[in-house]
Amino acid sequence: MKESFAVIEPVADKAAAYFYGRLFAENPHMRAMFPPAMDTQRDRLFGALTRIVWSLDSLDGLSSFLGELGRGHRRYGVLPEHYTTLGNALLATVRRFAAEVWSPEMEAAWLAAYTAAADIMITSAEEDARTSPAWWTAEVIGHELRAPDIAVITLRPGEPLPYLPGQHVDVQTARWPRVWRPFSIANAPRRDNTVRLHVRAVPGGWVSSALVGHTRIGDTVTLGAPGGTMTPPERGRDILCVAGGTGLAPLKAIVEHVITSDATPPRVRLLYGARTSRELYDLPDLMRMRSRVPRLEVVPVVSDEPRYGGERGRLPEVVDRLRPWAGHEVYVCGPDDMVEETILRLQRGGVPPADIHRDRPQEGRRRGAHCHT
Ligand SMILES: NC(=O)C1=CN([C@@H]2O[C@H](COP(=O)(O)OP(=O)(O)OC[C@H]3O[C@@H](n4cnc5c(N)ncnc54)[C@H](O)[C@@H]3O)[C@@H](O)[C@H]2O)C=CC1
Repeated sequence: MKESFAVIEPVADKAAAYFYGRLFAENPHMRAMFPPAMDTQRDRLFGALTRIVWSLDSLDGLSSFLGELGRGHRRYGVLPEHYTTLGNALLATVRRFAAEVWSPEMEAAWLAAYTAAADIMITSAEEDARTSPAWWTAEVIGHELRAPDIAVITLRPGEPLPYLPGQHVDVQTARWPRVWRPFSIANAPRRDNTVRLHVRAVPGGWVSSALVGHTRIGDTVTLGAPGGTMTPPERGRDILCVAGGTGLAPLKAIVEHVITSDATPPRVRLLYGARTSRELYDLPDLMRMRSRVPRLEVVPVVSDEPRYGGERGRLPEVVDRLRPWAGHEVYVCGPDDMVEETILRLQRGGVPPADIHRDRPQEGRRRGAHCHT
């Protein structure tokens, strides 16, 4: 499988276009299950396939990924029979694009792997359906524009939405049916069941622009099941959170959880970075939290404003400057490049990879494609 996939990867865009073209030509009714614009969808398909093919040797991680993928597909109305249809189109695609190396053994390997993967997805969706809705409708009960393109939005789901601090949910707006994007929940679970999202309207971002610019109190959005493994630590060690821009959202939920749970009283340091001080959209709220909790330290960091009076610089460099971090449980969230560089520097500074946590809301997507758009 890896050999044939290596041949397909360089022409991934063409292969994905062929796959969907064939799928919809043979099954026109399935087109309505997908979003109007297919570019993101293509990325997600190939991202997921890449992950599956290259982790065939480590089945444990793979089956939890597939389980989440299967549960996540419930909200699209995917039924077991759709897996057969999709499998046929997928096999036709790999056969065609890996024609130069194709063999009967490869055919058998792809078929067996696809069937096993589909089984895991179908079973996990069926198990999930026993206890959980396929999606949640939620009312917008708060919408604060904190900067021209950043909104903090409060939602009240119609039914309880169980999640762990640090997890994200897929969101669909009425403006763009069938277009779902992941957003991190920015608060620890509350008794009143409300959740907050921090959203920056990304240019060309369908859902983020709809949420920031075209959503009002009283509107309804649809949420998928929460997911993600960047959740609070069980060990009571000191914590470092490094948040870039709206990457603050999941870290705020984790911080809220940690400072309110009596079991673990570690020291928490939150480095909160933005390009300009005006974009530190949640600083007043964080400062209020900090004034109530002495073991919480909040360090605002600004990168693109030379006259800023506080900590200045790029987040990865500031993290380096404030070393040492070994012995801390570290959480990093923000733009991809910032996250990568911060992790690299932390590791060079002696923090073991197992102590560094990041979120991967769109594991299915290829690098460079926007999350939270
Ligand atoms: N669960 C998750 O994984 C979440 C991820 N995000 C991601 O966080 C990002 C937030 O974006 P914005 O608010 O627009 O952030 P931004 O572009 O305003 O930057 C925020 C901070 O990151 C730093 N930064 C940006 N690019 C950098 C780079 N290449 N190297 C080093 N530092 C860099 C900036 O200096 C600033 O301190 C988005 O990409 C979003 O997808 C946001 C929320 C949750």
